[in-house]
Amino acid sequence: MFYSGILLALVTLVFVHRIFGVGLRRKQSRLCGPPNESWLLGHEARMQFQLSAGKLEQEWTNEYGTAVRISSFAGQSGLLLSDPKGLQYVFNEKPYQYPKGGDNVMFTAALMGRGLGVVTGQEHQRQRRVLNVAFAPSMVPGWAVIFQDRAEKMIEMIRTQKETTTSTNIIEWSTKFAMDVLGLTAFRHDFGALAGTDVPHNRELSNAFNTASTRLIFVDLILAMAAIRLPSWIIPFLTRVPTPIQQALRRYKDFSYRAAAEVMHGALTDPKERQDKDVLGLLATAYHSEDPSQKLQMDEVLAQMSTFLLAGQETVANSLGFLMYELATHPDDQQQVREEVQALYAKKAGNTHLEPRDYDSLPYLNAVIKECLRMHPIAHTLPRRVTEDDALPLSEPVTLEDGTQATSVPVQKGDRILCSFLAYNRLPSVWGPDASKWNPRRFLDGREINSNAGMFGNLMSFSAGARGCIGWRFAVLEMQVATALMVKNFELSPVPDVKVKMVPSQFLMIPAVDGKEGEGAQVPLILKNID
Ligand code: HEM
Repeated sequence: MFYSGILLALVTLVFVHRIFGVGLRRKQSRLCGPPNESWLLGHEARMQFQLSAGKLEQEWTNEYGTAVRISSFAGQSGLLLSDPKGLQYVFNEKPYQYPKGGDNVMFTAALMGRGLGVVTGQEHQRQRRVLNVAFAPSMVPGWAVIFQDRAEKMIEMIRTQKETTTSTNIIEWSTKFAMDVLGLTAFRHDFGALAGTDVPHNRELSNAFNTASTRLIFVDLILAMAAIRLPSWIIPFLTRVPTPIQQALRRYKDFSYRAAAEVMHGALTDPKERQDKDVLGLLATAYHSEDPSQKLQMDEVLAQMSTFLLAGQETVANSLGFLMYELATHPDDQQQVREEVQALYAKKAGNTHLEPRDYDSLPYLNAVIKECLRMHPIAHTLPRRVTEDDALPLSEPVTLEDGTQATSVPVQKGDRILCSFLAYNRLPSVWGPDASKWNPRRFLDGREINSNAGMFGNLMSFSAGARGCIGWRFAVLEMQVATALMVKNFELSPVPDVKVKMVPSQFLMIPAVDGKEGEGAQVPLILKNID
């Protein structure tokens, strides 16, 4: 009854807004695309409820091209985009003219508050200016020591746990590893997750993600529809509707704000603690700043901790999970990485503390990392909103309904663009005829990659432009260190009859076991010690 009332009210609001707002506009219909099945839900429900993340988007791209007409909620036009030039235009050239979709803002705001991942325009530029310093290339060498120390701890703990179990859930350890390194490097705080300390905040984060991937209900779709179609001031009200997902997101946010207040207390009160250029030092300095272009309010400061723990923990932990699974199922690639790492350690003659440039010098290690990010982009599809009528340039012509070809796509204010990074990352025109298959050698065999989109390896996995991933260097080094130590210490093989797949979790994906998607993220592998 409660949900029916909300549902009716929101649908009515959207309908009224559509009629008096943007309703009687010309519709963008000349592009080809799948037939619409529902005026109310368009293709959104099918995409949200699919069992494999990004699969439909990829199928439609294969069938109709890199710019596909789709339908969004309540008759709204939508564009599914994977074209390299089109994505460059949206993310690099006009990031604020194409802000995040209202549904994405609703989801992330409920989780993280007014942090870097949520705010837009000048507010975003101000926060990004403050925080960019902590992720500059000059900071990278300082991270390596912490990453190695924590990766060694992870290996030690896995070895101990392995004595009593037949398989190891990689996600359990990659999550703890990612949390501890983030705590130490960004906030000078040891969460002690690898050492076995119970971190309730961490539990809430997994719970929020798992709830988002398994408890989506119809009302969540209606909320998403309202967030996309109604003015943005309504979003805070929508996040108060107590669906299981909204409740789990809010609980995570409350936990992380409390943890942030505790962790940040010292730096906020003691000027000496503000001297370092890490996230903690920069946030505390910005809070005390009197320069409006550098000033952050307390809620913005607290929001950054949940932002970084969310953006920098699950992403790395799940990417590492996918990578370990790929190495387990491609033993030749695993062996090649191992030989590279062993040769490097032999050259270093027992000096186990490697420099970032040592990891960069291992071609096969870096090729498997890129290939994993290509095949499994954790943010597989990002929604964007059109704020002005415009035309998106395309690098690949698309065939229109009347059979003619177009090299640009007109978009109108209010349209929705779903940017499929998964489809882009697998375009044969960019990556070659084997684009849909795992093949790390593509990065080494001298072939041309026909795109310069993205921040790393021509991939869109870290997005691009002013809102691209601030932590991409951090993530790549983390993956280099953890992968090198895992293959040096263990032979990884899959558990018989267990298949890991990409399961959607709102705009992200998690690695989950086929048939056990409801159990959330897990990558069980058999590990054999290498002495
Ligand atoms: C493999 C690991 C990672 C992947 C695949 C990844 C991917 C992404 C993507 C696709 C975005 C754009 C999201 C959007 O526009 O909606 C993003 C943004 C962001 N990432 Fe990452 N990320 C990773 C690791 C990290 C790490 C380690 C950190 C921090 C230490 C981090 C911090 C952030 C932040 C704060 C943003 C928001 C940036 C902004 O809006 O200005 N990420 N990331």
